[in-house]
Parts: sequence; structure tokens; C-alpha cells
Amino acid sequence: MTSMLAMHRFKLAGLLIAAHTGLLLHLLAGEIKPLAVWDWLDIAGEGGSAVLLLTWTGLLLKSRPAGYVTNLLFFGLACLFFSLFMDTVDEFIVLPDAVAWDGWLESGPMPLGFALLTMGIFHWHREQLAINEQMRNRERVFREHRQFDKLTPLGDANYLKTQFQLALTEAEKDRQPLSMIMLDLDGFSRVNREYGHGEGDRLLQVLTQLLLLNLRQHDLLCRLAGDRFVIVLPHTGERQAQVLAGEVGEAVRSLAYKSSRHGERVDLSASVVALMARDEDADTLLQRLNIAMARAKQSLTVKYG
Ligand SMILES: Nc1nc2c(ncn2[C@@H]2O[C@H](COP(=O)(O)OP(=O)(O)OP(=O)(O)O)[C@@H](O)[C@H]2O)c(=O)[nH]1
Repeated sequence: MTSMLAMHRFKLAGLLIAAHTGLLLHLLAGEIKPLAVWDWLDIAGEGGSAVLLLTWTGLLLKSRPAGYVTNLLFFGLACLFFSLFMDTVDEFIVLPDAVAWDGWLESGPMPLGFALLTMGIFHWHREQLAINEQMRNRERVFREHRQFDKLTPLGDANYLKTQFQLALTEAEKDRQPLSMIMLDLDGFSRVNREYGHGEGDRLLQVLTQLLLLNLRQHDLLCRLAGDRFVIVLPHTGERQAQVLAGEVGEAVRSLAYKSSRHGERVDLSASVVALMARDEDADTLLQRLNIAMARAKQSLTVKYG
């Protein structure tokens, strides 16, 4: 919150000064209305809307990076807030008939605000299309933020199950093969132990980027839990899935990840298994993948002790 205020301090200060100046002008030129003539419905409607606009402005600044689009949206909302604030002030202060500028203060910023907001939303829409393109291998069909893991951020186990079910239905309908890859880092707990949990988190984020780079357009990557990832491969038979699994495993081995402590390389390897879906549901498929992974881990223990 403090960093958000610091980053946008000039804009927020400008809005505060504008609102205070408007209020001051009204106080200097007019008189406070007696309580008996206050229109509570108007006060609640206009004042409430102004408060909501301030809330939107706060949420906007808190959730978006600073820049051109954020500025357009901010100034759009700021103009609408100013108009409504002036409208609310008008409910408490009566101005002499000769005064005409109050109409400008109330109505002037409103169309400007809508124009700026429209431009901002248009650019936001274009920005979102570009982000969607980058998110393709993480989201595929729909977005459900509650099912996204905050660290990586990939779909979690629940999201994966939903996607499994959708992919299975689609594969059956199109009579196309569907395969999966499961990847689990070997000895990841050692990274946490030796370098700290923060370093482990960073490594998982780098690994996510690496895996995403190795996927095809229509594949989907999810983080099942901890250091275990699953890739859904539509239109893919088992042999092709095995080839892709080999490539992904090779990519992990080749990753020259450097620790942030002394910059030394952290050697990595992963157990990777690939399976083709049979006539089964999402839970059974996930269970088969987990069993195949347990076997792969077991043979690793036999091999290296
Ligand atoms: N840094 C970090 N560690 C995590 C996260 N989630 C799970 N872990 C850790 O990941 C480790 C997973 O343990 P294991 O399943 O035994 O994995 P492993 O050490 O790679 O062992 P094998 O899979 O048998 O090779 C545990 O130490 C968890 O604490 C996370 O979000 N961040």
C-alpha cells in the first residue's frame, strides 16, 4: 500500500488538490445550506458514487503497473470523481445566481472522464490480448483465478483435473489421442535445505518459464504440487509424448541455474514420465500418472541409492 502511494503520489496529490480547490471555491463564493433543506437522497447517491469511484481508483493503482494505460484510466476515473464530488458539495453549499462556473465544474470533467476511460479501456483490451497470448500455455480454455497457484503462476491440481476432463471429452469426440507428461524434480528438498526456501521458490519460477518455452502452442502446463508438474498434450500419441518428455527432461538437465547467494550452478535433473489416456476419467488418469512417477522415482533410488 505504501509503495503504491509513493509511486502515484503526484497523481493522488493532484486529485486531492483539485477536490480541495473546488470545495474552497464553493465555500468562498457561497453559503452553507440549512440542514432542513439538505436532500439526503441526492447526498447518498452522488456522495456514494464519488466514494465508489475513489475505491475503484485505489484498486486500479494497486493492481496495475504504472504507465500510459494506467494514467488514462486514472485520469478518467479522477475526472468522474471530481464531477460527482462537486455535485455532492453543491448539496451542502448554495451559490449566488450570478455564479456560473459551478456548472462547468460539475459537468465539464464528466465527458472528458468518459473519453479518457474509453481510451484507457481500449488500450487495456489490447494489452490483455497480448497477455492472453503469453498465457496460452498456462490457461488454454478459461480463466479461473482461484485455481491458479500464486508462485508460478500456473493452474493448480483442481484446474488440472477440470482441464483433464475437458481434454478427455474433446479427445473422445474428435477421436484423437491425448497424452500427458508428469515431471518431478529430483532431490528438490536439497535445494531448499542448502539454499533456503526463497531460492527454491525462485528455482520453481525459472523452471516454469523453461517448461513453457518447451511446449507447443496447444499444450497446457499445470503445477500439481511442490516440484511436480503436469503437461496436457492434446492430439498426441504415446510415442510422440515420450519424445517430448525426453526433450523436457533434457532441458531441465541443461538448465544452468545460478544461486542468488554465490552465483554457483545448481545441478538439476527431473524424473519425467509420459502416458496416453485410455477410456478413463480424470482421477484414474492422474492416479496412473502418479503410479508411473512413483516407479520412475523408485528406479532412480535403485540406480543411485
Ligand atoms: N521452495 C519451495 N519448496 C516447496 C514448495 N512446495 C513444496 N516444496 C518443497 O518441495 C519438496 C518436495 O519434496 P519431495 O517430494 O521429497 O521432493 P524431492 O526432494 O525432489 O525428492 P524426490 O522427488 O523423491 O526426488 C519439499 O521439501 C517441500 O517442502 C514451494 O512452493 N516452494
